[in-house]
Amino acid sequence: MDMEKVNCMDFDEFVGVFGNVIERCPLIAAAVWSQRPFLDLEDLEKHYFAFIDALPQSGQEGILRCHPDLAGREGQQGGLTSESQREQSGAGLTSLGAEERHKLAELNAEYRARFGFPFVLAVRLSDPAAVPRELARRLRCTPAQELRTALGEVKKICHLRLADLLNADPARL
Ligand SMILES: NC(=O)NC1=NC(=O)NC1=O
Repeated sequence: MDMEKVNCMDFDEFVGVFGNVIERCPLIAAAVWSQRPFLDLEDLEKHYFAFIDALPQSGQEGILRCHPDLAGREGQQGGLTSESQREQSGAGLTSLGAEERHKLAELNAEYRARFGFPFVLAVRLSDPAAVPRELARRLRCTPAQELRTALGEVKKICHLRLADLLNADPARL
């Protein structure tokens, strides 16, 4: 899809295409639409990132809370968005054995109890086997550090989803 087509989209079409670039947060696409025309993928994502960065902490934490757990219940019950389903299944997280799934569920619960939002990781960019290790490592971070790290992962997921939609080469990270 070229930027010419993106820039000609009306509001409903734009939110229909780009509404889940930030998981379950169509409001961000609804806000970014008014910043058109966009030069390229980097310009478009810059507006997504600027919206996130301008939010108060409660809003940033709210974005994180819109993310499904990795290998969580939604994944088992088919409640994931298509993007999340593709990302999590691509990382083997929807077909873990019972023991691995239980271990991840315990770590996710401990993380959420400590920080008040779910563990978020751009799983397309990480070694699936490293997820429990990365979760355990980040559990030891401070809440302020972890909010920054988690939002960084949201931005990586955003970049990859935009690259998919614009058929750009996601390798340019
Ligand atoms: N909690 C999460 O990290 N969720 C996700 N990471 C991804 O890359 N896709 C998701 O749904």
